[in-house]
Amino acid sequence: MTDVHFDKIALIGIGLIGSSIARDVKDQGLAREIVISTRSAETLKRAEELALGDNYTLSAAEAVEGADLVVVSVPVGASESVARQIAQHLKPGAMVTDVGSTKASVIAQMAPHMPSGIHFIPGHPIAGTEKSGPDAGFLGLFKGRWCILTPIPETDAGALARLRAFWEALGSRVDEMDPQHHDKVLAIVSHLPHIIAYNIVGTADDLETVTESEVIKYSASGFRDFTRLAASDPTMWRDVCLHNRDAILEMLARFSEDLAYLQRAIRWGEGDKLFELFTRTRAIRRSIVEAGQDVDAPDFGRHALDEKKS
Ligand SMILES: NC(=O)C1=CN([C@@H]2O[C@H](COP(=O)(O)OP(=O)(O)OC[C@H]3O[C@@H](n4cnc5c(N)ncnc54)[C@H](O)[C@@H]3O)[C@@H](O)[C@H]2O)C=CC1
Ligand SMILES: O=C(O)C(=O)Cc1ccc(O)cc1
Repeated sequence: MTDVHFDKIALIGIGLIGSSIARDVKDQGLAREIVISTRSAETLKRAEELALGDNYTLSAAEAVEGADLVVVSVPVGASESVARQIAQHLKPGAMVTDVGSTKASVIAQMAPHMPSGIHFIPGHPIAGTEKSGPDAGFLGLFKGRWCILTPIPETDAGALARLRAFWEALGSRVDEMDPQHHDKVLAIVSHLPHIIAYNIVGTADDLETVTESEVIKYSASGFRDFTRLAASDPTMWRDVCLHNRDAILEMLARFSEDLAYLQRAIRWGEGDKLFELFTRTRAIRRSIVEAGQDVDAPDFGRHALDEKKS
């Protein structure tokens, strides 16, 4: 069995994701010591008030001294800056990972700074909410959710097994994927939905014929679902758009073509085309529910516990 216990874990960035990791690590006793570092003094103070770790510092370099595992949970555009700050302070043999929503760009930003002997393994938990900051995190966020690891050619098999076991201890199911493939898949399943949500809520907000109070008053579930996504952190999503540019533009081009098809079918009253598409998409939703990936279901995450038991 791979040991998932670490002597010292350094968490760089303590927002929704970093603080959820802190809560799980603490709950499960996966580290003798948790050190937390973040850029703003205010956030660091809040992390301390919430007792998310054992030690706190504004210096990422100081935080990683002697750490066996370093988890970087900052907006993807800040990856290079963090890599530069920590590189010369890492303990030989330490493992460095991240949780960023894009992978090729994070690798390009961080890998060149990693000294030899450091195990750098990028990762991405497919779990989160529209909220941000240390108060938004919670115990069990990763339970039953996928975590994708995107090893690089230098990745050592033993270190990879240890990181996989770490995420499994947090209740995740782990997949490995090529970084470029990850970026394409996430562009369609996560990045585009957020961009579409930002766009539709922006459009509604811009309509001169509809007042803001009507948008709020009549926001039935359809629009409401979009407003949740469109409330996501602006810094994080600006960075995702800028750092997964090519894959997002490719998917947006496909999306626009398909939207034109739908627009045409509506204009020409082609009900059969609309019916065929809506039937196909309904089946996708059913597959998601059957695969146990419907996070809104009351028993979501249960299968992860069932798997552990068996
Ligand atoms: N929010 C979500 O649902 C998910 C987010 N992610 C990824 O996780 C990462 C973190 O996201 P969240 O925790 O949601 O963000 P957040 O906004 O809640 O927290 C970000 C943290 O990074 C710190 N930070 C920002 N810039 C920094 C810098 N230059 N140097 C050091 N620290 C810095 C902030 O002080 C804060 O502690 C992002 O890369 C995001 O793409 C991954 C999965 C889900
Ligand atoms: O809140 C939601 O619906 C999300 O989609 C959360 C999320 C945001 C970004 C990621 O990289 C992964 C998950």
